[in-house]
Amino acid sequence: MDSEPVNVREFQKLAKEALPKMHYDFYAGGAEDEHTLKENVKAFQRITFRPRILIDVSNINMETTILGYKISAPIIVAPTGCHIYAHPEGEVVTARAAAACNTIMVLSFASSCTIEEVASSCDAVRFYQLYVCKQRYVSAQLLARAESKGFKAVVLTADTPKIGRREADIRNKLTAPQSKNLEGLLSVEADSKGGSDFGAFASETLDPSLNWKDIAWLKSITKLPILLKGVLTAEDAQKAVEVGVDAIIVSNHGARQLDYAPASISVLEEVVQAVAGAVPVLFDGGVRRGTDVFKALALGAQAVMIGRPVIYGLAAKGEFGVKRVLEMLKDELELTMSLNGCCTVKDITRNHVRTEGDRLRSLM
Ligand SMILES: Cc1cc2nc3c(=O)[nH]c(=O)nc-3n(C[C@H](O)[C@H](O)[C@H](O)COP(=O)(O)O)c2cc1C
Ligand SMILES: CCCCCCC(=O)C(=O)O
Repeated sequence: MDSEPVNVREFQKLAKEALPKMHYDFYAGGAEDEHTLKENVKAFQRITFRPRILIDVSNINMETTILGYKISAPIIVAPTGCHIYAHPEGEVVTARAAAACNTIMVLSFASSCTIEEVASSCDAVRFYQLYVCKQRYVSAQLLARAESKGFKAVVLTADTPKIGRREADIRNKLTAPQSKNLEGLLSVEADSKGGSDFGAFASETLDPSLNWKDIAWLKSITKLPILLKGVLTAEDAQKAVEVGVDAIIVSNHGARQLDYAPASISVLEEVVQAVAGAVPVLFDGGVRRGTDVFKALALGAQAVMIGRPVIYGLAAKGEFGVKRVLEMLKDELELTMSLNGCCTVKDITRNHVRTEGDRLRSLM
């Protein structure tokens, strides 16, 4: 592409040009038929607005708070692994960009840089994403390191008892990345059995016995607030509130786990209604436009998390690229708020959007 990208999607093309196929496929790919991957984006496109007019929108304020931490807009960086494939300095660069945009970065358990490197790279608010390993002491030690380095919350990813079947990675024979965080704790050598070493390593590492009772275990090893990531049903949302998590993240893991899971945006409202304000609900999956951010907020999310676009920005243009991705989404959100007649994120309501469900109900 000759010209500068004018929207977030155009960073994907640049990333594809910049990266070896194996690494681009790892970032871009989803599970199996990639039905959910496509739906995550398409489901947003089926939601339209109910804009209000003649409202003074000369001052727009997008600021919000997440678990008490003020950020410039309800757009934060999702946990994604292996940033070193996208940039030689990895997550340290992403963290600096998030800090420059005055937002939160969630550092992945599968990060290329160490917890300590990311902690010392910037003074932004950081959350730590945790996978629970069969060797529980490994997870406990990494979480203790994150807590001691000032990470403010733990994001427990609960949709990954086993790794999803990502066929591009299998075809490409993707190898497990070296993890400096795991040095001395866990070997990344794994028997690929003809599949990707990455998949084999993940399957050998992740604890499939993780269950609701383990929230008590997690609480026993940390004082940090717990965000539960991967909730897609009202039933699980209610259970999450019952076991005392501090926030819920509606997510299908960027469609990399269970194919034919619903598009995240299609179940957000169900979860929000089940939670009934007991805890904040965050959202991720398929957010590519400021209009998508607005739609998620209108359906009850407190903030959205951005996965692939951040990596594409990193791969295409380093720290500047990540900043541009976050700024573009912010700029588009600001315009969407103006054109819908909303001056603050609190002004965004359910009445500002019309979903597929609304349309079907109106026909009955
Ligand atoms: C390359 C890649 C790596 C990911 N790694 C993790 C991870 O380590 N932990 C996790 O909880 N989620 C992980 N995710 C899922 C993201 O946190 C997030 O749910 C998803 O990317 C959101 O969808 P989006 O990419 O459409 O924005 C990963 C996603 C991608 C694309
Ligand atoms: C134990 C390591 C698992 C890494 C999974 C990374 C991930 O969530 C993703 O690729 O998606």
